[in-house]
Amino acid sequence: MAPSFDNETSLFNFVVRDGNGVKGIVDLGISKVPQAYIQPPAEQINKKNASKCEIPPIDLSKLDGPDHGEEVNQIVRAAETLGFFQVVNHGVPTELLDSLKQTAHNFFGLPPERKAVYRREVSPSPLVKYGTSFVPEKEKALEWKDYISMAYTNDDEALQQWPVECRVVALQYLKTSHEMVRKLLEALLGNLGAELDDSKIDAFIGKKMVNMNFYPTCPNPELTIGVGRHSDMGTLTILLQDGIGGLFVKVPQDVNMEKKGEWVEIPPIPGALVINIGDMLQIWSNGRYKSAEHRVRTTSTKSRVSIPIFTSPQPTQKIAPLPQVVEKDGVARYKEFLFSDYTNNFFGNAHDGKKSLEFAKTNSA
Ligand SMILES: O=C(O)CCC(=O)C(=O)O
Ligand SMILES: [Fe+2]
Repeated sequence: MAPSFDNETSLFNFVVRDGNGVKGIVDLGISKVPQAYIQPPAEQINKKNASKCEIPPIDLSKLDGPDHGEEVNQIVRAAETLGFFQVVNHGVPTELLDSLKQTAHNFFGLPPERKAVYRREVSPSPLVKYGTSFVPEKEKALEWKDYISMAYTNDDEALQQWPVECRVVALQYLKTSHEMVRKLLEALLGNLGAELDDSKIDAFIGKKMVNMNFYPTCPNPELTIGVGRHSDMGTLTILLQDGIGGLFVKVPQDVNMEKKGEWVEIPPIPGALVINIGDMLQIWSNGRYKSAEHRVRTTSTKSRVSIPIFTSPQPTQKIAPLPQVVEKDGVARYKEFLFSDYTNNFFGNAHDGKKSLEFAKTNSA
């Protein structure tokens, strides 16, 4: 029988406060999405208009060979245009990718009370947070997504404090992807005239977080969104998606590419990882690299999982466009700020496209 939530508050309490998540309402057997999840028409995703991004994945094993220069060019070109690309031969074993997806399904399949212990208000660890949507208190319509977030400080704390169901695979994912992240960053910063030695790496990716996202099947995918339009706020995001599809990126208006201003789907490629440029790389590069505006569609057939690693500077890091780029450009398009101030602004507002960058823009942007 379809449950009835007498008003929006009781739905909000059930999903958000009590930690049942979207999974909780789906498990009750609803046949229509509750009003709280119905997006305004402008945000609904029209599947019929979707075209796919046909750009082949970048083979990272070539970075170590004679084609190094061409590989770097491909990475730079992707960062300057779509802000999204896929990579293969990235160093993360295929079996680990499979275990990660399985682990995410297992975790979200746990009874609600086992997940709800990690709600922000009650979590036994400051590193771990389970939640739903993005900032539910601030959103006009909720996002059709539950997640668990695991911040990395060191191996010991991860192995003690991250949920026992996920800790080993999530930590392995973080470790086996580190070298790839370093190489991508080296390529991107090198192109801007900045060398990345070990002493500087913390300034760019001193903080890492592994998330597991769960998008349950949705009775009305055309009315809802999994994740609303946003760009990631950090440096680089590494994303493992499963075979369901539904990740869309907006082709920027101001780049030399086909389909300007259109949404294109990043198709699942078995064994590949998706990389996207975050706001900090857009700022350090004084706007040359594009943090990609993206969003996620829901589906009525199967639940979807995705597992991002968010890399970013430490909260205390001062951020500003790199001096060598500003010198060349003759103007700084972004001001100097503290990364923690950027984060507070990002998490203080509902997803709204690339509005997060307004925080850092100067009049020249
Ligand atoms: O699920 C996805 O494919 C993307 C998720 C995402 O954009 C995010 O977690 O920031
Ligand atoms: Fe994202």
